Amino acid sequence: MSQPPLILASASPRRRELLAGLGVTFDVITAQVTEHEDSTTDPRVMVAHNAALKADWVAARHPQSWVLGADTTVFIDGHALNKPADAAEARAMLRRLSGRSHTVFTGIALRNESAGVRIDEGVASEVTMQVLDEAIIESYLAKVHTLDKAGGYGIQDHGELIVANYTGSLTNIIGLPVDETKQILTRCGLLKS
Ligand SMILES: Cc1cn([C@H]2C[C@H](O)[C@@H](COP(=O)(O)OP(=O)(O)OP(=O)(O)O)O2)c(=O)[nH]c1=O
Repeated sequence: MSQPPLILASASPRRRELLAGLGVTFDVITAQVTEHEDSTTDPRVMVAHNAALKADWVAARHPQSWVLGADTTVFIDGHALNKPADAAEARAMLRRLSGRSHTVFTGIALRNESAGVRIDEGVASEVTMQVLDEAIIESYLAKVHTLDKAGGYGIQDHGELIVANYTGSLTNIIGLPVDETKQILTRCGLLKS
């Protein structure tokens, strides 16, 4: 049996599910890279850079394959909130997000080394949080594993407890904007339109 031509360069189970939902077959290879996490860098630049790092790492080892990388971050007050290091940092992030709006950026990078294809795109969504008092924050953190999620929350995991509303792509917030990804894969002949 021949290998699927597409590789998802991500350890994220959410990205795997979202990509599978498009009906494309793919392998998963996690890129071993150090993400750029400077909280003051322009978030669009940062997610694009990190998505490209992940895709390039895998593409260099699989030059015949199509490789998709992605990176998601939460941006508020001129600062990026990446994955919290521990529960204290997750708590601090939720306090900062409380009662306010923030932007979630996801960068996606598609590569095919042998065909010389490099496609980079960034998508933004807005999320407004409910006012989060300490009791809500504690009960949310007790229910949801947040250390693997940018901003210390997952809109898909009991989001009703903390999110007031959002605009833009929901799947972009969860880690892979499916409409934009579908367009790119279709353009490259990896999906039928
Ligand atoms: C804001 C938000 C982020 N996230 C997740 C998406 C990403 O998996 C994660 C941000 O971390 P990333 O560094 O983008 O991705 P990752 O470490 O999970 O996987 P990899 O680097 O191997 O691709 O936060 C949610 O699941 N829900 C949310 O509401």
